[in-house]
Amino acid sequence: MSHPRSLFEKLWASHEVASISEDVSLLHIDRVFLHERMGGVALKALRDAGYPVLHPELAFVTLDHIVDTRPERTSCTKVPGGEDFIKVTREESAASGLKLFDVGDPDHGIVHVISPELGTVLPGLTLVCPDSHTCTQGALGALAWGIGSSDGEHALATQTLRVARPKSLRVTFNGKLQAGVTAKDLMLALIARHTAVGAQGGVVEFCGKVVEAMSVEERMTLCNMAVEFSAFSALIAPDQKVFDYLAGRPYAPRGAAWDAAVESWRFLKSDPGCHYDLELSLDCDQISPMVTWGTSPQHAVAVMDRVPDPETMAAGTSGASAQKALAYMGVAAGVPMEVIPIDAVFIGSCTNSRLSDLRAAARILQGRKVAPGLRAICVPGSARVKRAAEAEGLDKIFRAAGFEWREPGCSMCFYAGGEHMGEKARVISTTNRNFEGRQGPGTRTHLASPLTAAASALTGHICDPRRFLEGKDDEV
Ligand SMILES: CC(C)[C@H](C(=O)O)[C@@H](O)C(=O)O
Ligand code: SF4
Repeated sequence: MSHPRSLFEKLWASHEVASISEDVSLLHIDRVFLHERMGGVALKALRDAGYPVLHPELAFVTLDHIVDTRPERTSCTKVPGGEDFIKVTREESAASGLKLFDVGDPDHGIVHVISPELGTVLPGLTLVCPDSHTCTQGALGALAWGIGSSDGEHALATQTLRVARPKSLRVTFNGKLQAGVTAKDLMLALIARHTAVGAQGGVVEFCGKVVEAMSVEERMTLCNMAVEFSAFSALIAPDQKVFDYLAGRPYAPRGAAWDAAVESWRFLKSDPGCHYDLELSLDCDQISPMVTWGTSPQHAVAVMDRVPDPETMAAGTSGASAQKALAYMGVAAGVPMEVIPIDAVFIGSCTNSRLSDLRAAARILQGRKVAPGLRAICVPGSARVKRAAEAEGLDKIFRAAGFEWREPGCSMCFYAGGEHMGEKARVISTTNRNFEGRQGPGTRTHLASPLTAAASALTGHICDPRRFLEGKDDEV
């Protein structure tokens, strides 16, 4: 009998076209997804070099990173020079015969939100995209990872890529989540404990009772944050929830092909006793809603805790870098997180802009108003999410609370020269990165879940969402 294999080993082996050296293989790439920041340029370079896209029907393009998300969408982008990226992406997608989900398309949105929605990613596939959060899509049981532009060209021209075999890790989330604690909080807790380099460039498989109990959308949040843990990618063994989620999606197989696909997907799980290079586990019963105080996702504490003292900080954060983070963030060691006032709230991004995220925030916002003077923005991750949210009246709840209700896109998740909340503005944000300048020059980002962001919007300072959940059922 062959040795027990992990899901990662199975996916690797089933896509290996050739072994190039002990550590490097040529892998078959099943899907390529592109966006306008990198995709148009890659397509043009390829065409200029005289190579056609080998399988245009297996490559997809969206406009998400720099498109204008303001409700009236009066420009195509607010990023200076951004029109050129958009123009070349439109021209090159057409020239190469690739499906482009343009602004206004009913399936338009952030790449990692629309790919699962459309079923362009499926269990057992390999998928690449020139974007670091491609790992999000591993939540469906695909090996999906971010690549550079030249690898993008290679994948488009040959449907293969040379890949150095990453290490494998298993992260087991044990126990049961308390009410008000989400996938986002788990990842901040994991990264705070094991540092932002904890995954050491490996492929993380998320396992355990907590993951099994999660919805597919929550699993996407887990996998999305894996790159902030320095993972090559993340994976979750697909189960019936994933199959139900994918059934009937536009690019998912149908009829007999669907039945055969589901049968084959049932084998996509790790064998008992298989090998991982590293194993970590987290007992989730005691995890609280988390929020970051500094400029790395590892700078996270429970929302009812205090800003930590650099002198007594956990492994991986030197006193000097913590002091620098405190200075940038304009917060002092020892201050309770909950007294820190905020200027703005951003609910969106490929981490937390799906329907379940917007429902969670709306549950807290319903019938209430954001604190006076606070700027609050909600950016649904895709046109589908936006329509579904509007169909159940979530837009009305957000608007009545004082939120801007926007068009889909990356928006103020990252600053590329366009819109931002302002120098030194303090933002609580459902995004995944809080580096210096990430959301704008001097802008201060506190990462949190949609629940925590919504609760903070109401009080005007960082706030434990459980204050607003008491007496409500705990189905968040
Ligand atoms: C612009 C893009 C290449 C970048 C990424 O790779 O992740 C962006 O999406 C981000 O989140 O920083
Ligand atoms: S939403 Fe943010 S993190 Fe996600 S792809 Fe866009 S810029 Fe990157």
